[in-house]
Amino acid sequence: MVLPATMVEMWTMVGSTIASFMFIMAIIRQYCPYEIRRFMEKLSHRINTFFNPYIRISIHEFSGDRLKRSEAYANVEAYLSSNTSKSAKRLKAEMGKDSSNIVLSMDEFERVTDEFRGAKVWWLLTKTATPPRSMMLMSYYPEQERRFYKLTFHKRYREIVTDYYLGHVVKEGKEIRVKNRQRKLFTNSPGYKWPSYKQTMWSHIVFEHPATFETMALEGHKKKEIIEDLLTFSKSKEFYERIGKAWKRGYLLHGPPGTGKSTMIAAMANLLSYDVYDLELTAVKDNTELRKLLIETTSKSIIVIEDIDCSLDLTGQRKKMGEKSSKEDQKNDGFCSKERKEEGNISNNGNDQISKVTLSGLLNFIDGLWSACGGERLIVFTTNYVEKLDAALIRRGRMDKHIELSYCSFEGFKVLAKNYLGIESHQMFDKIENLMGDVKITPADVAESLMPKSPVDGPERCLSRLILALEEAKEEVAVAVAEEAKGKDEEAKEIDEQIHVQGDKDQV
Ligand SMILES: Nc1ncnc2c1ncn2[C@@H]1O[C@H](COP(=O)(O)OP(=O)(O)OP(=O)(O)O)[C@@H](O)[C@H]1O
Ligand SMILES: [Mg+2]
Repeated sequence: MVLPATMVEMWTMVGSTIASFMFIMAIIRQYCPYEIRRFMEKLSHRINTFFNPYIRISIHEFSGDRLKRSEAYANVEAYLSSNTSKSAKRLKAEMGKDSSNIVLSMDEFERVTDEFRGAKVWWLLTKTATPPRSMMLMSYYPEQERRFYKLTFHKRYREIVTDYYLGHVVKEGKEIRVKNRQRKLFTNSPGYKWPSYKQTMWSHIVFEHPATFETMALEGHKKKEIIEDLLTFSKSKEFYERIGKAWKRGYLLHGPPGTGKSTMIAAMANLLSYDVYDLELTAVKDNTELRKLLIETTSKSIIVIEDIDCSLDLTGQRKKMGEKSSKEDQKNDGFCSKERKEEGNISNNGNDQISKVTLSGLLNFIDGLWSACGGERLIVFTTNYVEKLDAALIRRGRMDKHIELSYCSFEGFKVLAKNYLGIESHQMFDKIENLMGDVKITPADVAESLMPKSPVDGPERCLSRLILALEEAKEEVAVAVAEEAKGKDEEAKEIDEQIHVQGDKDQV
């Protein structure tokens, strides 16, 4: 095809005009002072705003000091990932919950349309780059990208969008996030040195403990009571507001080692889909740090302090203040058999500094003014020695529900047999029931006996192993009782002899 001469001339002219325009723009950009450029930008922005009937709202990923990702941004992201993945043409794929599925969301510079009560809106995911203030700093602080969502809509929908649509997006986004989120297990353990830019005091991994109440060896009625208590708590936002109480609840789990206290915490977290904050009290420097840790916890979480009796010398502090504290007393009472023996582990915050957390600091942590921030939190203490704890620490209101986890009952054994061996009845069960009536055995010991140790281990072998363990324990108890009786006999004989000797002396 041959173009007419005039047409060719015209295109040549357009081409050269565009080239000249771009050249001039480049010159202006390079040599025009920054202030003038900024003024021109502002002016064009004002003119544009005056004639443009569309309103824009930006939702930035990070606001302020970049420390915390904005909640609003995360909610919009979740909302758009589920509502627009069908209409967007360029999508971003990420691993979702439990690494089992892929979650799609819109990619950068992608624009999607949404409709709400007749109002049409457009979402765009975009970003700006903030260059460092001077070229000198370029190598130290590379260009930072700031991503944000831009929501555009006609001004006649202003009310619908600002009053209803944004609320709808945040609410739906929040629900989607709860559904998709990977639960986390946080720790303040000093084993990990925090990078200086990271200001958070907790580090976390994905929480993947498989324990549930179903798999716990516990009497049915007790299990039901605890589950109902937990579920009622999680649905009681309005109730707590009405009665003027912070939305939190304290649980004290006590019982001998191996009776399922830690397992129950995991089951609680799984039941309610809460995060877990495992607080290592001995690693906390002082009460101020304890408060900071508390503020950084989020709602829908369980704050756990395991072996509270071992964490700090809480009763000791109270004693020192009041009566005189006898060191002998504490040594003899067997208090905190776990770590007290490992000298240096007590009240050592990992920096070779002694922890200055006090009982009053801990009491304030549980139900002081700061403890109300966030809401929907469980505080769980575990201990092997409930009777040694300060009464103020475990009074109702702080530790609202006390749960005793004790030795394995026959009912508990049946749950374990079903979990471990897949059987609900067996001829050996009667013998086990009889033996369990005579001796105390922890669920941990029962579980260990029932655990198949080789591919050929069937139910018979595992049950026989348990019977053997029970019989051994019974024998040990019998020996201990006999020795105690023997000791008492000898003691009585000694006293008799002493009386005899004394009588002889008196006669002389
Ligand atoms: N009630 C239970 N139901 C099911 N399994 C249990 C139960 N109690 C203990 N176990 C088993 O025993 C192991 C130890 O239990 P767990 O760590 O929960 O005990 P604990 O009470 O926290 O002990 P400690 O006081 O020493 O911390 C668990 O891995 C679990 O398999
Ligand atoms: Mg434990």
